[in-house]
This record gives sequence, C-alpha cells and structure tokens, in this order.
Amino acid sequence: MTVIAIDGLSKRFPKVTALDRLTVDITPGVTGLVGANGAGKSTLIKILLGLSPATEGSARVLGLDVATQGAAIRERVGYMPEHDCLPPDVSATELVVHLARMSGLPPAAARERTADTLRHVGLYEERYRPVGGYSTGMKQRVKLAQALVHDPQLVFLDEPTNGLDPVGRDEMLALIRRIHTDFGISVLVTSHLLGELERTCDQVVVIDGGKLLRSSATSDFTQATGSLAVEVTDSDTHPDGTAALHSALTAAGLMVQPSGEHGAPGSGRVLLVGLAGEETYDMVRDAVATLGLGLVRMEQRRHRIAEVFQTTAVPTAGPAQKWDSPDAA
Ligand SMILES: Nc1ncnc2c1ncn2[C@@H]1O[C@H](COP(=O)(O)OP(=O)(O)OP(=O)(O)O)[C@@H](O)[C@H]1O
Repeated sequence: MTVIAIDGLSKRFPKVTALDRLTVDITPGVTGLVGANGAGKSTLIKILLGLSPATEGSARVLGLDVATQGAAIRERVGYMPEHDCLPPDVSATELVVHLARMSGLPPAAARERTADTLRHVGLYEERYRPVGGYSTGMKQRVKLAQALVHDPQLVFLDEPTNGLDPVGRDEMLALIRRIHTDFGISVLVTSHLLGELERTCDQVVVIDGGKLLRSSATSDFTQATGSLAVEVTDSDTHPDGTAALHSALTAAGLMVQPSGEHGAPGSGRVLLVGLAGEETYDMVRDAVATLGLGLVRMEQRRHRIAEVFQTTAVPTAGPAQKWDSPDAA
C-alpha cells in the first residue's frame, strides 16, 4: 500500500534545480525525509500539498493527483510549516479553533477538537496564554496541534525539532511517534539530522541536491553487523576488566577490537568481538566467568544510520558531519 507515490518529479527554479527526477513510494507509518539544508525537502512538501507546481513528473498523495486535486489533498493532509509563522497576540486555543473552522469544522466540534489536540501535544494548561510568550518548544507544539486538529489521514511535518534542546527534541519525537501509534495517522517528517530518525521512523528517504540517495525501511539501515558488543565490569584481580577480557578472547582465537573509534559515550569500555557462530557467545560467557568479571552486556551490534553513510561514502553526500546529529554517535 502506498500513501505517497512520486514519479520522476523535478522542480527547477531559474538558478537551481531543487528536485531532480525524484521517484519514490512512501508507505503508511512514520517516514523520515532527510537531507542537508537546501536538499529540496520543503519544496517537495509544497508540491505534495498542491501548493507549487512541479516542472516535470507526477505525484499522488492518498491516491490524489497533486497537479489537479490540491484542495482535496489539503482537506485530508495536515501541514506543520518549518518557520515561525504564529501570530504573537492570540492564544493557542483561539488560533487552533480558527484554523479548525477554516478546515470546515462546525464551531462546537472545532472547540472540542482543539481542546483534545492541545491536550495531546501537552499544551492544555497554557492554552489561553498569548502565543508570543511561548518558548520555541511550545510554538512547535502549537504548529503541530493545528496540523492535527482537522483529523487528517496524513501529516507533513517540516523540521519539527528545529531549535529545540535535546530534551525538547526527544519529547517532540515521542509525540510524532504517537501520532501514528495512537491515531493511525501516517507522518512524513523532515529533518537534516539523520540520527534522530532511526528512533522514530519506519521508513527513511534520503535526498541530496534534489536527488534520491536511498529509500528503505529503517531496519535495513540499521542492519545487524557480524560483531558482538561486549562490556564487562572491573574486579580487584582485574582492575581493567576490558583489557583482561580482550587478552583472554584473543588468546582463545577470537577477533577482538575496542569500539572506541566509533566515539559513542562509554564506547572505550566496549569490545567488538567477531561473531563466528553461536559458540562465540559461549566463549565470551566462559571467558568472563573464568576471569571473575561481571557481564554488563553482550549483544549483536547494529549499524547506526549515520555510520552507513560514513562507511558507504556516497559521493554526493558531501562531508560526513553533514549527516551527524548530536546524538547520532
Ligand atoms: N521559490 C524559490 N525560488 C528559488 N529557489 C528556491 C525557491 N524555493 C527553494 N529554492 C531553492 O531550492 C533548493 C531547495 O530548497 P528547499 O527549501 O526545498 O530545501 P530544504 O531541504 O527544505 O532545506 P531547508 O531545510 O534549509 O529548508 C535550495 O537551493 C533553495 O534555495
């Protein structure tokens, strides 16, 4: 089943090609559209809403043609724009009720839906305060509420985590996930931070310079590798338990390397052990027991999405840090 079908879509401005023959299908669930600044994400959303014509190619949203059925698409789709666009002197309630009315809801239903939606995004207490006094995180939530208030089948969220601190970002990502799990609404969410999408999205579409780099299920990006990540405690006999285990496993003929070069917090204490089969687990367990160490964890390691791009070195992706996020390591 396809929620959005994009076929050979291009958008050319006089000086720049924002989208270049993009072809991709998006399935129900939460989909991340990721790309660096200027990759073409906002342009794609505007075309999918029927607000901006494509130069060539076609796209269908919920089976509707973006070129000829824009109004019908906007009835069924919610849109959270990227930039701050809220009038400062109205309250969240006034604004969201107004937009609900503009979407066609009768007055009582608009008020009821507004209260429900503001509660869902965590703004119920502050709903009568003027938006101008809100924090960035609260403003993002108002924008999210107005995208949801008319009970859409699909929402487009353009950079919803922009300007948020790490805690605010995590809360927003959890809210986005719940839009799908609690209400069954499909979500297309854009971000230039690859790392945050692997926790939130079922599918990830990566674009660069308006071209498709990759589209796949998040689980395909984060495939299991052929190594076991092992972490142990120290003991009185072995004040550096990690080093002792490293020596013991190497002596037992296993391939072992510290994972410190990946830069994850605490990764200096994690050993990556080449997985030769089920017996590797037994050998690690026995070595840990013989040394008298505590086993903190032993798990098959998964690639993080950002690593896939660093190691496959897609030529057009530019510098690796472009895809990094503060929490992508
Ligand atoms: N109306 C316009 N006229 C001319 N060029 C435009 C217009 N809109 C977008 N562009 C250009 O098209 C390219 C893609 O822009 P777009 O806003 O879609 O990128 P983006 O991936 O959403 O980036 P950002 O996260 O910075 O918004 C950029 O080079 C931008 O300058």
